[in-house]
Amino acid sequence: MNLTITDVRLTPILVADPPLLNTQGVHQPYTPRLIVEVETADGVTGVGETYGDTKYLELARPFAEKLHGRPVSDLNGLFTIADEVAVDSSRVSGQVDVGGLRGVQTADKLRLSVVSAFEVACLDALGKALGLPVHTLLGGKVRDAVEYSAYLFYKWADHPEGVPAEKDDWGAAVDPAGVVEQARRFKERYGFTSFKLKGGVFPPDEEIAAVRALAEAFPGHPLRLDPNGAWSVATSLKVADEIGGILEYLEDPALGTPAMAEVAAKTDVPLATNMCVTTFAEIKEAFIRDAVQVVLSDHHYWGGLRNTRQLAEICRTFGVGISMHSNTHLGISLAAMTHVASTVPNLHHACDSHYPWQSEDVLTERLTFDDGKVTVSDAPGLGVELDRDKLRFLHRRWLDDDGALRERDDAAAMRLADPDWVTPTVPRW
Ligand SMILES: O=C([O-])C(=O)C[C@H](O)[C@@H](O)C(=O)[O-]
Ligand SMILES: [Mg+2]
Repeated sequence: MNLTITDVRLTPILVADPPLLNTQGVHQPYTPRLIVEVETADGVTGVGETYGDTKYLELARPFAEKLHGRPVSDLNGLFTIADEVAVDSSRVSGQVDVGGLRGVQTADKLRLSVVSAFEVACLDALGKALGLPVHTLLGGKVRDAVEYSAYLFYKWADHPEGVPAEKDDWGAAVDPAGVVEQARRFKERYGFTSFKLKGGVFPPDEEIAAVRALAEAFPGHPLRLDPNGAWSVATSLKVADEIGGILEYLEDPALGTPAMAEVAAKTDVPLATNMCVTTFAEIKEAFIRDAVQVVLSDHHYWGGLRNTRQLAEICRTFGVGISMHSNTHLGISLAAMTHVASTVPNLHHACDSHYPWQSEDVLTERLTFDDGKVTVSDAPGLGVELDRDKLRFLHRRWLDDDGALRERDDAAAMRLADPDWVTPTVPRW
């Protein structure tokens, strides 16, 4: 068996995305992703997926070149290569990533977001070469299916008039009745039994009303609300006071560890985050201050599936819960998320996934949710197959774009409907 990497292919694509609202704006009609393929001397191909904005492509290209001639099994070596890839300082703000809603933007995090796609691709290829599923390479699954939650969004029926877009069949959801209707469809179509509402869009009282409506319509179902740090400490406490009793957890009500710690000190409602604990360096302060009770992992920016396991172990050691965050992603990432989630013993919350919002994919067969769960594949590697025609089609869309959609920019998309829109300052309420 020859595990040497002889070819690496990077394919940026644009995938259709519905007009989902968040505190920074609205999703663009098409969003960039990067599909990574590594091929071994024996002709085995592994696939991975990550963010596709230019700042990631800039790092992925030199990274790919350095992979040639190395074995797919050298997973630790991926981090050494990452350290050798220079990050343009203009890409590093230290601020919350605009549009990404996933915490601070540092050089290391950019590198890890690229490493993750290569790590998944190498694990996929290694698994295929050895005839073993990825979860076995990670130490073995402890469950046969992974539970996901319905990711509810306030949304418009359509993207702004005149903007080229694919039509979706979800309709609008801009009030409690619309949110409940959306949740009903999620349950009907996929069997989800827990619901997360993306908040920070409307004044807190309106979002409180939507959560109350969900609790009434779906008694006993775990509920979460995530305003992406849009609230002050006082507002967070008011919301916790009013609906804490019906929430599984409140996600990033206020921005940053100090504010989260202040909220946590005055409420019993568990706080979850994918914004203040997004790197290993941020763990210590947050845990010492008891600022968060659940960390939402994300293999894309934590640097892959093995780092995700490491994060889960640290959380277990400190008695902090773990679950999973999601940005827009396709089936390769859902497969990767499912493999790693199947190996984490202390996973006690349903994971987030944007997948139901994606009508397009690059796989020959879409992954399915049954009773809100994805069955863990025991096929070699990730257990998914790339559809080259679909990949080519979505890549063509990326090639044909004039550059306007190659960077995710939720505020720019919002300005097409509301020319005066500026990303709100935080706290917004
Ligand atoms: O905090 C979160 O869960 C997210 O940021 C998930 C996504 O980024 C979501 O908010 C989005 O895409 O609008
Ligand atoms: Mg969140």
